[in-house]
Amino acid sequence: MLQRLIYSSFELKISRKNSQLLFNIPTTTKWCQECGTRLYSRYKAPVVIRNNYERNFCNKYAAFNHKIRWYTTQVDAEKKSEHIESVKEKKAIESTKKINVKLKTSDIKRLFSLAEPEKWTLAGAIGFLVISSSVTMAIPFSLGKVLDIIYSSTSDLGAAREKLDTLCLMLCGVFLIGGLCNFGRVYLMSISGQRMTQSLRKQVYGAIMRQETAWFGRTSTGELVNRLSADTQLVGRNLSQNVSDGLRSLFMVGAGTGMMIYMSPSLALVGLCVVPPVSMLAVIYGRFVRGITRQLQDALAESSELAEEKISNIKTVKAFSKEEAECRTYAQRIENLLQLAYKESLAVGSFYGLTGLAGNTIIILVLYYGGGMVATEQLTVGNLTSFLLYAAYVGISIGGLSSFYTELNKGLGAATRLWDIIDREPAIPVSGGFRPAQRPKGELILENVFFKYAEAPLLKGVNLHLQPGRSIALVGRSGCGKSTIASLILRLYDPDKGRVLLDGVDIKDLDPLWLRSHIGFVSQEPVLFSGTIKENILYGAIDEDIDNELLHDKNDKKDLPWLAAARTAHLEELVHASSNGFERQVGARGGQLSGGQKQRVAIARAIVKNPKILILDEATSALDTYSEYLVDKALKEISKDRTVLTIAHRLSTIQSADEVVVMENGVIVEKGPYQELMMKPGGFFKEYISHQTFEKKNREQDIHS
Ligand SMILES: Nc1ncnc2c1ncn2[C@@H]1O[C@H](COP(=O)(O)OP(=O)(O)OP(=O)(O)O)[C@@H](O)[C@H]1O
Repeated sequence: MLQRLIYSSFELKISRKNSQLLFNIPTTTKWCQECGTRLYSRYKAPVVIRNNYERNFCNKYAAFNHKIRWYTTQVDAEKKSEHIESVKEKKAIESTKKINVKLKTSDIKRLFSLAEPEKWTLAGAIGFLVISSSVTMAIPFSLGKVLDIIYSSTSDLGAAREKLDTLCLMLCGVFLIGGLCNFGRVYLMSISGQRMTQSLRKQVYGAIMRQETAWFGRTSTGELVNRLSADTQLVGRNLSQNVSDGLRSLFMVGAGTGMMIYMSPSLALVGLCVVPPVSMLAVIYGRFVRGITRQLQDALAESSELAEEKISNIKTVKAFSKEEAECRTYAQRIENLLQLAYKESLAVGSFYGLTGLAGNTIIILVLYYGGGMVATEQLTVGNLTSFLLYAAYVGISIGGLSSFYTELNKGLGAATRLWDIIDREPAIPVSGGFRPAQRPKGELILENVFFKYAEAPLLKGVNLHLQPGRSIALVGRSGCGKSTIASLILRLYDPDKGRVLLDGVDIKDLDPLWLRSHIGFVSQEPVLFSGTIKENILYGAIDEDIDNELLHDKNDKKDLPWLAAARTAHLEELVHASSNGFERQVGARGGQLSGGQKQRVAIARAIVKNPKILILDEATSALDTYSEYLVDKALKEISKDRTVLTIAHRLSTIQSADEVVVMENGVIVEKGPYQELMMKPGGFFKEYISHQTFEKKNREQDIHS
């Protein structure tokens, strides 16, 4: 029991740290044994338990005991040891994630290579920087000269006045030039920084879009959005503003030290003795900041993910009155962020406190020794004043250099996170491969296909033959892998073993762009994008059709494929109900349309490119009986010369297919025409249908009573 407790609490610890808890549970849907709460839906993988389930527990019962009891009854010893292995593996991954705090020359080179396209703008900015910094460095020297003129002017006041006027006039001119150059430096650096950020964003977004579907299952959306917005900005700012400030500080440290040595080498030695310890401190601090920046960015990503998921599904949150609970969960995440920010603030405070102290020490040392030198006439008052100002400039600029180093570390931390994405080669390419010249005939064969999402195998040798012009209804229990077969045909995933062939060619050899341009797909829960109905339909069109649409005469719209698709999907009623017609906005994720309306737009989107293969994942489930009848009729019509795979639960859909294929335990167990399968005594399909009919009757009785 003790072992079990430790094991379970170990689990809880992990789940608090990360947004997901990896756990291998073999069946698809689990229910809480105490209260009957659904733990996770079939779309949330059996291996992944998301935070909301934990929260369900937490809110309803004492989470700890409840959860421990649940796990201990569910998970047998074998699964436990398997899981401990996966925990170890996870820890190993975590440790590899640990930040390498040493600056690598290759990383720095790569970071600066991002500035290559902006080299001329940056060169201009650096030119301005040199001029404006030279002007700044002339101030202490001029001030010393002014003071010396004043002190030596007791004999000839008129001549001194004249010298002073000329010097001040010259200085005014020089300062004006300095001010203009400073403006030029900041302006040029800022615009090139913005341009670098945008170009980096394009690169990262492109790299994200290229990745295969499975990768998105492992990477959180919040993290990706964070990389795209915050990390790119950090890198862009680093290469512009930070570099500019760093160079300015470097220039001023160099020039200031030179001037100090020029004025008095022995005093310079005294003043600069604090530089080595401050530099060491800056290096240690920079490394620390680099580490904490990565942790901060990760924590920020976690909280953004939570917020994004909940805000975009606000209806569900409100329907369950979880506003307060959500605020609490978010506050918890933010609290983690705050703890890290406290650490960072402590480090920043200590560092700046110490460097400030070092700066003041320089001033006191210079005053002490310099005062003595003035008294013994080794140094003039003007020279001591100039020296003090140079010392102050050098002190401030060393501070500037160390913050440049810190920012460089932050920038490198952010850049490495971006390179992780940019350099990743997707397991399934976006395009490339064999592109047959003609349209496919549409013969699809799944040959001994094995597939798993995580450890538990899902498909265990599926053999399926889809012929052109015929429709197949794929049936089976919920979660048996029907939609997964659709994903494999679309090549969203590759099988672990076996092949998927289109007209005898392995789809791995085909160009995925070509393959998908011949497959129309309507998913079970279709997602529309914000925009108009027309834009959503055209989303499914190939580029050529979109060009035609743009060039087409407005008065002769009848032949346009998207209009034909809209008619087939019976969108007239929806379009006529709004004065905007096809220009009606659907809202974010199609939120302003009903479930059935969304499904019809999705059907139009799937058929607009006239695909040779149609995959309908219970495409008519959200329609009312009349619309379903109409859409079914239309789908039958458009199915004529196509290969159609319908993933079906409803009797009406199953009955209208040419052949029914039954899946059970990861394999195809039965196939044949509907009537034939219904006649088969003790058959899987017969049992499946009788179960459905029984359920339907029960429901009807419930309604009547
Ligand atoms: N992206 C994913 N990552 C991990 N597991 C997944 C993923 N998608 C689906 N699964 C799991 O794979 C199994 C099969 O899912 P699939 O959606 O193919 O089932 P289905 O037969 O279509 O179910 P239904 O009839 O309810 O739509 C389920 O247990 C599901 O939880």
